[in-house]
Amino acid sequence: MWRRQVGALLLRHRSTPSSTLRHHLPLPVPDQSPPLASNLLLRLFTSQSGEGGDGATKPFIAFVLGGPGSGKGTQCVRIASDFGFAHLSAGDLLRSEISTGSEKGELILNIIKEGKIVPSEITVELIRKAMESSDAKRVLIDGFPRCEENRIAFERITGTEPDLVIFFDCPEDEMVKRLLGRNQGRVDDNIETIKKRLKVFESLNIPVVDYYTSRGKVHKINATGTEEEIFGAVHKLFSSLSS
Ligand SMILES: Nc1ncnc2c1ncn2[C@@H]1O[C@H](COP(=O)(O)OP(=O)(O)O)[C@@H](O)[C@H]1O
Ligand SMILES: Nc1ccn([C@@H]2O[C@H](COP(=O)(O)OP(=O)(O)O)[C@@H](O)[C@H]2O)c(=O)n1
Ligand SMILES: [Mg+2]
Repeated sequence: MWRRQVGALLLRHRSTPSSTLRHHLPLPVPDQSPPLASNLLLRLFTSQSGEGGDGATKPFIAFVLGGPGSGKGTQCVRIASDFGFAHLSAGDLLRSEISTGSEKGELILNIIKEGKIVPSEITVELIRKAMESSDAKRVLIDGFPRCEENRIAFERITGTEPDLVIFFDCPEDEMVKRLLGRNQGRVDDNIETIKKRLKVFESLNIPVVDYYTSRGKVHKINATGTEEEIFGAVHKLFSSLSS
């Protein structure tokens, strides 16, 4: 189920670097987290789940979370490039569906404009298909799960859990500044929608971070500072996984 040819337009494997990040949060997550659990280190980028029902090895899955503008995409590109991960962005998958002009795409567009969360079945299905069409052994899933419903749907539909969750912790004012300067022509990078996205992040995404924290899977990265500084912390984490 997890393999097939790389059709993966959206699985940006070994792409080129880009820019930077930051945050804070009322979380019981210690800053720059404790060393990863030893069982995680031992896995050395192999999946927790071993073989899937069809005999295929499941990839090592890292969920990449953080508020809008915290720098998830920017850092994912660099992780993909330096550590051989496929980069699968939930937002990009949704935007790609919009660009097909389908009815589903129109529904997604209206939800994104409002800063709300697209129904989980739609997003998980897009992620599942993208994973299925890739041979990647290590996958970053960027911007997912955005809420508990997303998380539960992913676990139910794919029958797997992430091996690692990275959380980019960035103050709101910094995220707003970055989003207003992103300049990618996105329908949701305007101040009204940004405010809604930040509310959704606090109320729906933070509980997911809390859940995985309680499962010992979260590694929190201070996402303030330059892109280089943040990647320094990210690099240290991934180097510790592969050493
Ligand atoms: N450390 C940083 N400092 C300043 N700007 C940054 C930093 N990291 C990323 N950016 C810029 O901020 C914007 C949002 O970054 P992005 O990676 O798209 O965040 P996210 O995927 O979390 O929304 C982009 O324009 C990006 O170039
Ligand atoms: N798991 C997800 C991811 C994104 N989305 C939608 O897509 C929008 C953009 O997501 P994104 O991950 O590209 O945004 P950034 O956090 O990267 O700025 C979100 O604000 C949601 O409306 C979603 O509904 N469910
Ligand atoms: Mg992004």
